[in-house]
Amino acid sequence: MNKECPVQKICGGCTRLHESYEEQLKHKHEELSRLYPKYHVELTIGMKNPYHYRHKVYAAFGTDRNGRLVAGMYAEHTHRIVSSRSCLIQNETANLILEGIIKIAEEMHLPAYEEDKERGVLRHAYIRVAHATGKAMAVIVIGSEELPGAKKFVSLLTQRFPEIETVVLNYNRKHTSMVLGERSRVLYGPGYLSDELLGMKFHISPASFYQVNPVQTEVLYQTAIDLAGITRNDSVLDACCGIGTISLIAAKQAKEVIGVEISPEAIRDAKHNAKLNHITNAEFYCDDANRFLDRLIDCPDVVILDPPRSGMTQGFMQHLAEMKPDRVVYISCFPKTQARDIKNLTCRGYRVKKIVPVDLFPMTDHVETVALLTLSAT
Ligand SMILES: C[S@@+](CC[C@H](N)C(=O)[O-])C[C@H]1O[C@@H](n2cnc3c(N)ncnc32)[C@H](O)[C@@H]1O
Repeated sequence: MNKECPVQKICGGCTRLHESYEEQLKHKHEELSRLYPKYHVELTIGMKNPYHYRHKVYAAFGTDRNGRLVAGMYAEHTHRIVSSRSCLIQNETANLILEGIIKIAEEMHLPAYEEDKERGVLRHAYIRVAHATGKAMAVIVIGSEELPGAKKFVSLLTQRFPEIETVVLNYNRKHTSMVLGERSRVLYGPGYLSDELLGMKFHISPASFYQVNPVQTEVLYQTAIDLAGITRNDSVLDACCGIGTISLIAAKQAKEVIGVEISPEAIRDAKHNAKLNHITNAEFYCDDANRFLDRLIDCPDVVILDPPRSGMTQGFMQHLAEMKPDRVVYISCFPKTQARDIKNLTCRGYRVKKIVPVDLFPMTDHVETVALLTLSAT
């Protein structure tokens, strides 16, 4: 029997909460099998405990009918804010910190920012909790020029939540659905969160991508690395490498690794993370991965792709097939674009060797899928 969520129907996030976890895993497997009728899809790798797995939590600030400050997620297709206090999939420490932020804001009479009227202060809060240490990063996004009483705010927050490693203030005055603005100021701590995955250390800046479910991220990465079959003779290209997580784990068993990523913050983290883990055979470039193949002199043996939901451009997939790397490992959170891109490779001589779904998003429709394609018949 699944746990019950009081706001499930309003928030619209946990679309599969009505099913047992076994049914959810089966459903995801069936959906992928339908998408790939010609190939065998492995069973979905699920979690032991599929609750409170989201280590990254966003909340928007608003004002309720009684004029009280509220923070939470937007109700589906609206701008109405639903409290996420009892969310079943968010990390519980993140939920508590969020509640603490609302309480402090109330005590300090800090109002929510009203985008249409361009007045008020608090716009969003974003909390990330490290899997390895339980430490947290709190990012307060404001629409005003400054956070009034910033020192007191931070002092109360860090006194009440000693697990907070860093507090960052982010300025976002734009009319936008993006949470983070371009400018940030560190109010407390180093300005990044430290975490560990598969025995390696990572620093994560507020604007850098980092998977939301760290338990299953380790499973996802290990699956991808195992499928890639990387040896000391292999050169690896990690396209859309984020803060260098997969690149650096791969570098431990490869000859050399090149990571490419479009976000300057993430690339800065990746270079820093290489030093942190004493990895000397990985290089990182800030560029559009779709253009980056032109810059490569030699064809890598292994290419790992982990693009956003939009997938890669068809020009990139064609260029990749022409370069002929021995193995391509394609990780994706959006099966449709992954299937489109994989078809582009199979039309050009690649064979699908394995498709493994890994459930990073229990209770929802979403799933990560790792596919291995090779040129060789065996
Ligand atoms: C799904 S995330 C994967 C990141 C990383 N592999 C990981 O596991 O943490 C996709 C990444 O692609 C980056 N990205 C988006 N478009 C890109 C592009 N055109 N070229 C390079 N990187 C891109 C994003 O900034 C993000 O870091």
